[in-house]
Amino acid sequence: MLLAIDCGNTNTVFSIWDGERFIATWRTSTEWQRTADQYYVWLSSLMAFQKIDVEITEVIVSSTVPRVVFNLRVFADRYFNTRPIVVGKEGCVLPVDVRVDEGTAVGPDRLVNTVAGYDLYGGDLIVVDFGTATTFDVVDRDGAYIGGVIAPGVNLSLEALHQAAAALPHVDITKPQMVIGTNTVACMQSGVFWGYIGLIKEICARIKAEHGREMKVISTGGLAPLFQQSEDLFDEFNDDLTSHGLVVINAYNRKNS
Ligand SMILES: Nc1ncnc2c1ncn2[C@@H]1O[C@H](COP(=O)(O)OP(=O)(O)OP(=O)(O)O)[C@@H](O)[C@H]1O
Ligand SMILES: CC(C)(CO)[C@@H](O)C(=O)NCCC(=O)O
Ligand SMILES: [K+]
Repeated sequence: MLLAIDCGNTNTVFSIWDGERFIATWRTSTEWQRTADQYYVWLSSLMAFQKIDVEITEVIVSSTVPRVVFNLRVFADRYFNTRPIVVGKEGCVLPVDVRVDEGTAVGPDRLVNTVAGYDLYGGDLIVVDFGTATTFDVVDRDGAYIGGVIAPGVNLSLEALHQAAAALPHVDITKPQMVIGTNTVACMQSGVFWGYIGLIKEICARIKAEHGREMKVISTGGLAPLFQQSEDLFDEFNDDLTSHGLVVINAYNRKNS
């Protein structure tokens, strides 16, 4: 069985793949201080709780936080007796090209999303991932990652308002009924929600014009459905996109090693 670990700046997702499907997915906050032993206590208790009695033989990691990788390597080695594949590190090859400026360290989550998108939907894609940041990854006809866009995340935008302005409270994102807010919370939600609708539309339209070919827009991340509810922005939504990409990259590397 494969354990796929997708470590973002806010959350880390652990998924177990049995060769055909994900049999479990768990989420924990990302903390670089967490040790290999702490990961194991957490994971093994969830596995026991859900009566998932399987042997993990392979581990793959994608991490946007470099510092957590060390402890995840120790975790894989100590508890599963396996050397993990780490996306973007030595020993991990990708089934797609990466065509960006020399010296650019593309976020591994974006490379994984590219691989997943190409595997599931073919080339000429825009993959929009609503995480800590909102990223747009552009996938060429042949599956190559050819660049994209990084925008501040939805929750980060709201949090920034709260942090910077004494009179602005902490607010959760939701779709406001009106654009004109008649209280502070509604004003903030309107700014971020409708601002984001505009951001997504404008960026996708400009990418398509620049790319010069028909493109599909694929979305992932917890907040994508909220925006899709309001307007038809995305052709597909796939909540497991990053985990799927990890499965594809793992299979590709095991086959080629
Ligand atoms: N309806 C909603 N309202 C507010 N927040 C939501 C809603 N649905 C999902 N979320 C938030 O979206 C997040 C899930 O997003 P996702 O897993 O894509 O990114 P993340 O884990 O926060 O970011 P990263 O991958 O960068 O660590 C969760 O943290 C959850 O709090
Ligand atoms: C943009 C984030 C933070 C999104 O998770 C991550 O992909 C990252 O740290 N990227 C590095 C820079 C880049 O992707 O070009
Ligand atoms: K993510």
